[in-house]
Amino acid sequence: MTEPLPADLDEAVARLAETEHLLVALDFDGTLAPFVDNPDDSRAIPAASDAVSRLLEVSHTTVAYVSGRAVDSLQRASMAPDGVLLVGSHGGEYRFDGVDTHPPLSDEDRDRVAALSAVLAPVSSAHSGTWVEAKPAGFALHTRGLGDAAEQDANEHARRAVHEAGLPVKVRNGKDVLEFSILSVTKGDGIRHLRDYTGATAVLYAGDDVTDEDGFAALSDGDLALKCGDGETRAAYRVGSPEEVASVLAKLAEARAATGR
Ligand SMILES: O=P(O)(O)OC[C@H]1O[C@H](O[C@H]2O[C@H](CO)[C@@H](O)[C@H](O)[C@H]2O)[C@H](O)[C@@H](O)[C@@H]1O
Repeated sequence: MTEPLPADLDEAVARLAETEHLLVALDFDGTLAPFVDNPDDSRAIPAASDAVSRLLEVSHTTVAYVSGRAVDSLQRASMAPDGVLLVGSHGGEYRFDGVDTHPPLSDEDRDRVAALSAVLAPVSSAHSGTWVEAKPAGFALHTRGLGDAAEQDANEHARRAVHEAGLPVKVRNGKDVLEFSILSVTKGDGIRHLRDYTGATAVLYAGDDVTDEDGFAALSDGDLALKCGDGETRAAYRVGSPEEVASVLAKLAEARAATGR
């Protein structure tokens, strides 16, 4: 038996379970995995991994992880079982059924990534406690553990330095992270691509951060948008923690299996 859900969410999950081909698309950090200081140490909570395994056993059901992480980092941290489709770099990288599609970076793009690195490295050195995570098409300036004022200082410095360098990049705010990418794709692009690739007739997307709002915006009637945690959202449903996300996934797996698939 699974944990009871609020009545409206329970009904929405039951409706979703009836669709012909279901896509369950899930953000990783903050949604399946609690935040930790070192991104390499992130792991999905066991209840979430169990629920994903149960969903993968149901026919006409696809599970995907949609993350801001580089796809290699997402694969390592999530320990995604075979069959889970991966979208990394906020929609800039795909790993579907063992086939990688990396951002098609031109020589000019590579020069821009190198220039971005050269701008952000001294910014990070100037702000103790920050560090820079490299991704194929950009960088994340991490500020976890800094106080609000120090975080704001570091972020303002980074934004200013990138602006003054005249680099055309997309800037994204996340939880204790500020991201700079030469790609302008979003998680919404990732969800649209997943929908086309799988032929899904309905989608659940769950996420906790500002960048997940792009994913929610790519949903339509018959889909289910689930926000995890606090903050403004366009999602119709909200839960408080990865544990509660796992309960929704478990309920969905149970309801979907009960449809006879
Ligand atoms: O889209 P997501 O799967 O939510 O990824 C967003 C970013 O997640 C990682 O950073 C966040 O999680 C870290 C581990 O808990 C934490 O230390 C950090 O403060 C968070 O911002 C990842 O490192 C980033 O590359 C992702 O973009």
